Amino acid sequence: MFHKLFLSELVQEDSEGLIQLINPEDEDENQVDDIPEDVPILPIRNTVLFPGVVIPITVGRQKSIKLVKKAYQGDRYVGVIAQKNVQTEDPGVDDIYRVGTIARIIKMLVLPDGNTTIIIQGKSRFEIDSIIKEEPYITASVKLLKSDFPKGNKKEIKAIIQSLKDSASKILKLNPEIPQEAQMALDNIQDLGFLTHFLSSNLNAEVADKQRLLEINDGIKRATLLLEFMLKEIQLLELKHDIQKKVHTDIDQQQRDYYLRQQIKVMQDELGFDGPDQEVEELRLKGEKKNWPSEVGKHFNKELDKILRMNPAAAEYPVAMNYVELLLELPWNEYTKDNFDLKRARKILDKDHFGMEKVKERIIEYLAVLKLKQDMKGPILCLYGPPGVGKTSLGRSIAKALKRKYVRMSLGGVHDEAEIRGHRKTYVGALPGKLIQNIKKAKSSNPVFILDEIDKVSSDFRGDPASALLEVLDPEQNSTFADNYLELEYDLSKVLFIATANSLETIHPALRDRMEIIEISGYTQEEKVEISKKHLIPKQKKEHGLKSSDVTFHKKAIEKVIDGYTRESGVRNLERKLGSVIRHAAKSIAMEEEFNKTITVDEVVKILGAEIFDKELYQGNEIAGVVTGLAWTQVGGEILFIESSLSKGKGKLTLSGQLGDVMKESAMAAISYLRANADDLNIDHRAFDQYDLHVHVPAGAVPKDGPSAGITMLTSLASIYTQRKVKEKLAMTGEITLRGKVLPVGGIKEKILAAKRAGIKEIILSERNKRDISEIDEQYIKDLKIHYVDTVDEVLQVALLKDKVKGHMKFDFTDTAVNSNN
Ligand SMILES: Nc1ncnc2c1ncn2[C@@H]1O[C@H](COP(=O)(O)OP(=O)(O)OP(=O)(O)O)[C@@H](O)[C@H]1O
Repeated sequence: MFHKLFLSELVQEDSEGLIQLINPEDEDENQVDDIPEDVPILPIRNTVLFPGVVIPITVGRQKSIKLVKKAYQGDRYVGVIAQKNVQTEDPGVDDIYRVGTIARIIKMLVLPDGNTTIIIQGKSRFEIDSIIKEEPYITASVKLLKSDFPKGNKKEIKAIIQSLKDSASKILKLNPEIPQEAQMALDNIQDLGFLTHFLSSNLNAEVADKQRLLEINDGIKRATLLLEFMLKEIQLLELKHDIQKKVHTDIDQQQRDYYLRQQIKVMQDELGFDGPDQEVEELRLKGEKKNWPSEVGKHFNKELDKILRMNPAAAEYPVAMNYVELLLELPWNEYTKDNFDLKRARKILDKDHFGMEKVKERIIEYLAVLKLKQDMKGPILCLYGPPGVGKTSLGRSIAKALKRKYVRMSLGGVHDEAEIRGHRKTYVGALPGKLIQNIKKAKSSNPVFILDEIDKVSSDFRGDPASALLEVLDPEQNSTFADNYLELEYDLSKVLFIATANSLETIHPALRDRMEIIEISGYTQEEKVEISKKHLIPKQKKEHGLKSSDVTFHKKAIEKVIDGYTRESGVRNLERKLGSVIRHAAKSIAMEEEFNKTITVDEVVKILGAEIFDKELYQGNEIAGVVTGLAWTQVGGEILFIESSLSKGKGKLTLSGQLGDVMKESAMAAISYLRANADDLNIDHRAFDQYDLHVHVPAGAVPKDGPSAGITMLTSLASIYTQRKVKEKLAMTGEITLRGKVLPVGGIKEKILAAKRAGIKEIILSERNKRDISEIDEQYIKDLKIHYVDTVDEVLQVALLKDKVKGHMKFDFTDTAVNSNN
C-alpha cells in the first residue's frame, strides 16, 4: 500500500513540483456541476481512480493519446474506468467495468520519447448509462453516483476515521520504505470520504477489490470494507516481517558462528594447534595412503567435505570426526602374510599346551587344508569343552603359529544384535559393533578372531545376535558384512574365526551346523600336575618376577592344591591357587623373610588355609539301595549316589533331589524292568504294591538330569528290593531301555577322571563306550577295571553280590496285604 503512489508522487514533486494534496474540503465529489453528460472513457490498466485523489498516468495507447489530447484541449474531463483484464491491449466496452470516476486532467506532459503522461484528479464516481460511440474512442453518456458519507462529528464517524488512520499508520510502520511524508499527509485528512478514497487508492490490493470499493454507494459500508482489506494487509505484512526477522537472526547466528570459528582459529594458532581445515586436510592425506576399495575412498572424502562445512562447536562435529577416524583406523585390505610351516605350528602348539594330542592333531589337519586350499572358505572351528581347559589360549597359539594378529570377542551375555552389528550413526553415542571394533584393534584384515562363549549368545526383543553371527560365519556372505555404524560393507572373508563353547546344546543349531566341533575334555590329576610343572608354575613365577630357582614345588604339594583347593575339569582355578602360593613366596623374598624354598604339602596348607573341598569319596556298600553313579556337568565329571528306601505303604513312588524329567523316566523304566524280572531276581511281587519306594539323589540343591543314571538307578532298586549288597568301589553310567539293553552315554573321560578322584576301582560302561576309553591315555586308566556290558542282566551280575546287607530288612506282607485287600 501507499508506496507506489507516493514514490511516483514524490518523484513528480521533486522534479516538477506538480503534485499537491488537494484540500479535500474543496473537492467534494458530490459537488460537480459542470461535468458534461457525455464523456470520453479512458480505460486504465493497473489501478482504480477514486474521487479527490491525484495520480499520474502514463498514456501509451494511440487511442488514449488521441483521447487525452482532445480532452486536454477541451474541458479536460475524462471518464476513467479500470479495465477488467490488465492484458487486454485494446479494451472495448465489454472489457471495462461499468463504474468509474470522472477525472480532470491537471497537467499533460509529452516527453521527448513520445510518451505522454497526464496528471489527473478524481472528481466524481459515475456509471455508464449508454454508449454513444466506440470510435475513435469510447464515448458514453454517464450518470453521476452520489456517495452517502454522513457529515459532522458523530461518534461513529470519528471511530471509523480513527480506525482507518491507526491501521494506515501500522501499515506505514511495517513498510519502512514508504517516505514519512505519507504519515504527514494522513494526519492532515479529516474528512471520512476523502480518507476512504485516499486509502482505497493507495491500498495494496487487486484491481477487482478496489473496484468493489468504488462501486459501493453507502459511505460507511465502503469504509468498513476498506478497513477489512487493511487489516488483512496488516496481518500479511506482520507475517512477512516475522519471517524476515527470523532470516535476519539466522544470518546473525551464522555470523556469530563464523566469528567464533575465527576466534578458535586464532587461539589455536597462538597455541600451535592446527585448525580444523588443516586437520581435515591431514586426514585426507592419510586417506590417500590407504589401500581401501575406491568407493570407501570416495565416501571418506565426501565425509571430510561435510566436516569442512561444519561448525567445530556443533554437536555433530565430533561425531563426524570419530566416524572418519574409524574409517582411517580400520584395516582395509591390509593382510599379514601367513606362515603355513606346519611343523613349526605343531611345535608352537606343543610348547604352549601340554597334552591334548588329538586336539592339536585336528588343528594341524585343519591348517593343512587351509594351506592347500589357500582360502578360508572352510568350516569355522569350534573348540568345545569345560572352562579353563585352554580353549581360548589354544586360539592364541594358532594365531602365533600362523603369524597372524589375534583378537578375542566375548559373546557371553550378548543379547542385542546391535552389539555385533553396531548402531546407526544417527543414535546418540552410536558405536560400531564389536566385530568391527575388534578388527580395528587387530590392525589387520585377516586376524585369528576368537568368538568366545558362542553358546552364551541369547536373543530377545533387541534382535537376534545369532543371526548376525550367522552372517559373519557364512563364507558366502561375510565378504560383505554390514555394520550399521560403518555404513559400508566390510570384507571378513579372510578372517580365521575360532569359536569356543562350554556346551553344545545351547548353541543356535544353524550356528552349530556351520562349525567343525573339536572337543577338549578335562584333565586328569596327572595331566594337571604336568601342566602345573611345565606351564602354570613357570608362568606364575614370571608374572611375579621370580627366577625359576627362587622357589620349587614338591609334586605332592601340587597334588594337594589340585585335590584340596580346586574342583574343576580345567586348570583355571589351579593356576590362580598356584599364583597365590607363588605370591606368598615373592612377598617373603621381597621382605627378606625366612622361607622354605621348596613348597611342601604343609606349606600349601599354611598359605592357602584349610582345604576347601573334600574329595568326593566312595562311601562304602553297607547299606542296601546306595549305588555310585557317574555324572557329567559343565565343570567336569562328578560321582553321585543314588539312594533308595522302602517303607510300608501302597506302592507309591517318590523321587527327590531335583531330578529332571529324563531321570524320572529312567526310574520308571527301572521299576518296570524289575517288575518284569522279579522272579529271576527272587523279588516277591507283593513288595511292589505293599511298599512305598523313595528314590533320592543327593546333593538335593543341584538339578540333575540326563539318561546316564539309568543303570545306576536300576542297580539301586534291585539292591533295595533284594536287600543284596552292591560290589565295593564300583561306579557305573549307562542308559537303559525297557527291554533291558544298556546304551552308551557321553562325557566318559570326565566321568572316569571323577571316579578316579573318588577312589573308585571298577566301572560299568556300555560296550559301545569302549571307543571313548580307547582315546584316553592308557597310563591314566591302568589301575581301573572296566566292565563293558550290553544288557541290564550283565550289570546286575557284576554289581549285585550274593550277600545281603548286614541287618537287612525283612518284608512283611501280612498286614498290608489284608488291609489292601479290604
Ligand atoms: N593343556 C594346557 N597346557 C598349558 N596350559 C593350559 C592348558 N590348558 C589350559 N591352560 C592354561 O589355563 C588357563 C585357562 O585357559 P583358557 O582361558 O584358555 O581356558 P578356556 O578353556 O578358554 O576357558 P573358558 O571356557 O572359561 O573361556 C590359561 O592360562 C591356559 O594357558
